[in-house]
Amino acid sequence: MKNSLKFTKFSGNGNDFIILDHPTVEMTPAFVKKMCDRHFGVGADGILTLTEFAGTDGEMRIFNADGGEAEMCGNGLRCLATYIDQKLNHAKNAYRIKTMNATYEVIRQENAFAIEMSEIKDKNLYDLSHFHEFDRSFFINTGVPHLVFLVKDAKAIDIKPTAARYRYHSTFPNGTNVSFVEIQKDYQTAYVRTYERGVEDETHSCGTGLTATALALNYWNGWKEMITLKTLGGTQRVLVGDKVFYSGEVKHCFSGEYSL
Ligand SMILES: N[C@@H](CCC[C@H](N)C(=O)O)C(=O)O
Repeated sequence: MKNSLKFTKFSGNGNDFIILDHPTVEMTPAFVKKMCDRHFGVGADGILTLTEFAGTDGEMRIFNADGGEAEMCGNGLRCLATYIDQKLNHAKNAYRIKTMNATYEVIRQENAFAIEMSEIKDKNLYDLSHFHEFDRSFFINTGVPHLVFLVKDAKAIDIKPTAARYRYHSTFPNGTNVSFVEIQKDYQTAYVRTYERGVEDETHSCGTGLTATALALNYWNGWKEMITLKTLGGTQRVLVGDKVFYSGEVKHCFSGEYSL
């Protein structure tokens, strides 16, 4: 097809991405928005681009559906590692992928990939004592900024207006993603909903958000080792020990050509 662009679509527990392998187009906000549009484009929470980067298996850039670029994306990284793995015919058990803020190790598990979440900083950097709406709050940057609230009933939250009160709050100079976590009866299990910066809505799952949530549960309640987190997109796991690993499911949805 003339004037078209080859793409692949992947989903990491319902957090869905268009993958552009060595794109020749300019990643302008207008282009990203159009391609991510769920009615006139392919439809996705974001676009991941894959390019070469010396000493790694590739560089990932992540563009949110609103056209802005983010530093890191947990589900995107698992999707891109799966894409690279399929392309290389399952050549390796671990891939090193560079993002804007660091190079991550993504390791093969039984039937998925787990990311070693090596870039964790700014734990409780901001004073949250003026937020009284929920039982507990926690801030951390797990690649991108996250604010986590402990709530009694996550499903009852009217997420867009509630999260918007914090996502743009002056406390957070770069804005923040916002997660709401409700503890479940099962051992070290919680239900999580995340409002994502740049999608400006709830997504089915957010990898950096689930990692932030597991670290919040570790901080508040001492949870450690395997933490099970349920989201709209299914069940995912965060291992909190000397190192932190995030894992979940990945699905190749389809590949195609997008008319430019
Ligand atoms: N969905 C991602 C996070 C993507 C970036 C985020 N929207 C931001 O701009 O901070 C994940 O799985 O981590």
